Amino acid sequence: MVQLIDAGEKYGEGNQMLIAAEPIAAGEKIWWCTCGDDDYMMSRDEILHLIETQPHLKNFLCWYSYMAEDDMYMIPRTFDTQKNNDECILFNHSCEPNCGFDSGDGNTIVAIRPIAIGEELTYDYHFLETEASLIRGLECKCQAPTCVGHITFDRYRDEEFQKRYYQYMSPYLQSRVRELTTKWYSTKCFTRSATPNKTKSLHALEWIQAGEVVAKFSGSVSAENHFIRAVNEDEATCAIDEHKQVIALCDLTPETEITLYYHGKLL
Ligand SMILES: C[S@@+](CC[C@H](N)C(=O)[O-])C[C@H]1O[C@@H](n2cnc3c(N)ncnc32)[C@H](O)[C@@H]1O
Repeated sequence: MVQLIDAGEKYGEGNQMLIAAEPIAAGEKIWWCTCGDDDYMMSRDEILHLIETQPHLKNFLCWYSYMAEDDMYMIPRTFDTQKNNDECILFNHSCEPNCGFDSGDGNTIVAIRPIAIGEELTYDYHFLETEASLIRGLECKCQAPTCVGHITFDRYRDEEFQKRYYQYMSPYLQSRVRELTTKWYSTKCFTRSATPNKTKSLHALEWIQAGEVVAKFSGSVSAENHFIRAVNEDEATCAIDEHKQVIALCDLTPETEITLYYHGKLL
């Protein structure tokens, strides 16, 4: 059903692409991924450390990892030999994708619409990744008329995108969409779970200016169900206002932890 071919110049260095070897009907299952069976899960910090110590692995780790949970990236178990073990990882991104993940089973790739023989098989990388993606900012070469340009990995926040594609997102991205109804984190933040006790914390992904809103909560949000750590008053980098908006108290450089001074319940 699927054939791996040379993409020529289309994607630059990553010159492989998958095409339909036969006509595929809308809804048809195309690929059963084995990723996750015994692949590695690594945090962003662990991957960045690996890249620092083994720079030749950079492209492989950035291209072929994907987000499975907050701050947890699935890495092919064969990463040290720079070989893929599952072709699901070779689907290229398109802003007008013809494939997505099966909503009942995040490990199956299905056709969103009928696909003609010879057509390239693509999914939208926004189905798999958030702003903390290791390829954030990639210049998109999909050539679709509606191409977004640079891939920012924040499209899961867009209501039109959700309506159209929620059912094709990975289970992780679906959980991030549902989470938006009670808590919102700025696109400039990421969750870190690689703390010594494995609790989650929120950090600046890029420069955040004093006065910027970095998070907003609604409903009953307490210290137990969000990732902003409580600290002493003089250590807090942010403050929360009467609208449950978390605001930067000073300019925050990348990696700075978003912290608050509060007592148990947020408001
Ligand atoms: C998971 S790999 C996809 C397969 C890749 N083409 C290859 O030859 O191994 C992801 C990488 O492919 C390239 N890629 C995929 N879709 C792209 C797109 N729409 N625009 C630019 N580069 C893309 C980028 O280098 C990206 O990091």
